[in-house]
Amino acid sequence: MGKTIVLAFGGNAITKAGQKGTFPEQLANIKETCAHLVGLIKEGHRVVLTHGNGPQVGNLLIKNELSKSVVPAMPLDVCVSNTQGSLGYALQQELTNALVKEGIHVPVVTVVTRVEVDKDDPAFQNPTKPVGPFYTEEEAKKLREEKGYAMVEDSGRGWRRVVPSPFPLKILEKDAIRALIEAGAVVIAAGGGGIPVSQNDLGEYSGVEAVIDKDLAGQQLARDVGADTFVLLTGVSRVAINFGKPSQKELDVITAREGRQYQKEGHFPPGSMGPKMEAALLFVEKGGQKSIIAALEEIGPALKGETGTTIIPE
Ligand SMILES: Nc1ncnc2c1ncn2[C@@H]1O[C@H](COP(=O)(O)OP(=O)(O)O)[C@@H](O)[C@H]1O
Ligand SMILES: NC(=O)OP(=O)(O)O
Repeated sequence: MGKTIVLAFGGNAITKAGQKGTFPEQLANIKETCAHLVGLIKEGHRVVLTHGNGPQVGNLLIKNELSKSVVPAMPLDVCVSNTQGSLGYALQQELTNALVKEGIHVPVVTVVTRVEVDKDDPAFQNPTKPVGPFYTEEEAKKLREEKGYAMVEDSGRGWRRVVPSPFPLKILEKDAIRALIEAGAVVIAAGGGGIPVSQNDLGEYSGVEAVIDKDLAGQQLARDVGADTFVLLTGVSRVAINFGKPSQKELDVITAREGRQYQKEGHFPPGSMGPKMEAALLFVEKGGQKSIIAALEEIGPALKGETGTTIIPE
């Protein structure tokens, strides 16, 4: 029997640098992503997917802003649910197409997933999740002044709007997700980090305006489904220390303790590698066997330990 593997990939893999984010562009990128996943499913692994939505949900916020005098703007939690739907649809379509070509007939299912957060999470006072397109410093300054947006520089790639990103406490649909995996489905869940919701004193849930980090939600998903391996797919082959400096050094296999030490030394910035490394560490610290951070197109070799950064327990 194959392993249960939870794979998380970023919204930046779905709308790539320099692209506008049209649906055909998203579909083409997703098709490319799915081509890398077919092999795993063919080998008999149970695959669970989660994905980011930073560029896509940020674009919905821009649409809101531009059209609010004509049609009502939707709250951010609803925008997250919209991206779960549209990206889940694209993934279902392209992964099914790719599997059928290989003669594999398994259901691919997207679960609209709510994730509980603490409405008093300090993250609401300190926005860190980059959303939408990249801007020049000058454009960012203008948006900050004119719209009051929080803007940050994102890993040397340009400036982006940031929104609050509370910590994911609980995946509310976890039992349904487990049942679908048991039934043999490839499940897409907690897209865009999940729809942030919180509970009131009566036990009722309601939406919260935020974007949860999909890697942090992904490690919870991986633990909830009893995954053997949690794979975080991104734009670099390996995690580095002194990233972007002449002294940059790529990491091959590290223990959780070494990862925590590098984290303490400030090698992993918020909004990019920071939450990724935190998620990878949490998975192995809380009982998981292995987290791997690797480039999307290198998933096969990364699972064999030939590339990527593998994080193991002590
Ligand atoms: N220490 C580091 N090691 C490797 N990459 C890093 C590091 N710090 C920042 N980065 C940047 O973080 C990016 C991954 O974050 P991001 O693009 O936000 O993730 P996602 O792929 O989930 O969209 C990498 O492509 C790289 O540009
Ligand atoms: N929600 C989320 O983490 O999106 P990205 O991976 O696109 O940043």
